[in-house]
Amino acid sequence: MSRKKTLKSKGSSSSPPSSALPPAKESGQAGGAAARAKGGSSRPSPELPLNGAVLPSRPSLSSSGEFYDVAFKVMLVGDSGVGKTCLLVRFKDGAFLAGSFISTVGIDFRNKVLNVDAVKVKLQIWDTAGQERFRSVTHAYYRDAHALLLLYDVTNRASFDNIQAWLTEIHEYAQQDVVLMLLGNKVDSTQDRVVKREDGEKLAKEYGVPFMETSAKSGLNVDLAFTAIAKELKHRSMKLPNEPKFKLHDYVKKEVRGSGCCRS
Ligand SMILES: Nc1nc2c(ncn2[C@@H]2O[C@H](COP(=O)(O)OP(=O)(O)OP(=O)(O)O)[C@@H](O)[C@H]2O)c(=O)[nH]1
Ligand SMILES: [Mg+2]
Repeated sequence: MSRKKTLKSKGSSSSPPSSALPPAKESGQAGGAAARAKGGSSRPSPELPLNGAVLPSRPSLSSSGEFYDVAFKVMLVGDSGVGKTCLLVRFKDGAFLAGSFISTVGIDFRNKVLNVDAVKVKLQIWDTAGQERFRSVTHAYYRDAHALLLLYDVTNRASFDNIQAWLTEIHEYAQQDVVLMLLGNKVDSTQDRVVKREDGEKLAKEYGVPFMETSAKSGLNVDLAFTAIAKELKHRSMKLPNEPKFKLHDYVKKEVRGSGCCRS
């Protein structure tokens, strides 16, 4: 019998006053010195409410000049080095950050507007620092997140073993209804793989969260991960009367591609 574990959080609705926060930029950093991106300090955008999506009566203009109908915050979490920043850069810019590893300091964000069933969905994606010393910075951002992408590195067993600790932290700090997805990254590194796909699938099933393997290097399933999240959030916030219920698990199962077929 499967022992499905559910994640319940304290569901805090309190938050630092948004009005005290500076306007959101296209990308930025908070909680420490910039490691990768320049752009000064930034906190969560004041245009995003504490709970739930922004649903402007008419399309809003994002800081990049793109119109959007609805906006959500997505956070990338997981151990240092699992590829959170690379995943975000791949999604946002379609590029891979090769070369030496520059660990994120504090927290950083990028915006991207996606077209989901004719609705423009803006994702404000927060890239957290995996290093332990920045954990308190990350904690402060959980409660505003509508979705979390939790990553491990398939070439690093410890990063997989730490997933349970991350889930405990999510349970503690994130909203109860946060959309959560588990990602096993770096599947392009077939020679160095130490975590089998089945292990990831089993863990995800145990906790009742959708799962896929990704590669920031090849691009495998990167767009899919963010699109699936955007679809789920959009459907939750804009449920139309005759629209069939969107099922994130089913969508991911149907759309996910294995590392053998090299989608880029
Ligand atoms: N082969 C391979 N390497 C990757 C992939 N994603 C990231 N890397 C490499 O892994 C290292 C760490 O990547 P980052 O994206 O900086 O890791 P991070 O999770 O942001 O780390 P922190 O900022 O410290 O939390 C870098 O050297 C990347 O080039 C991937 O999909 N495949
Ligand atoms: Mg990083």
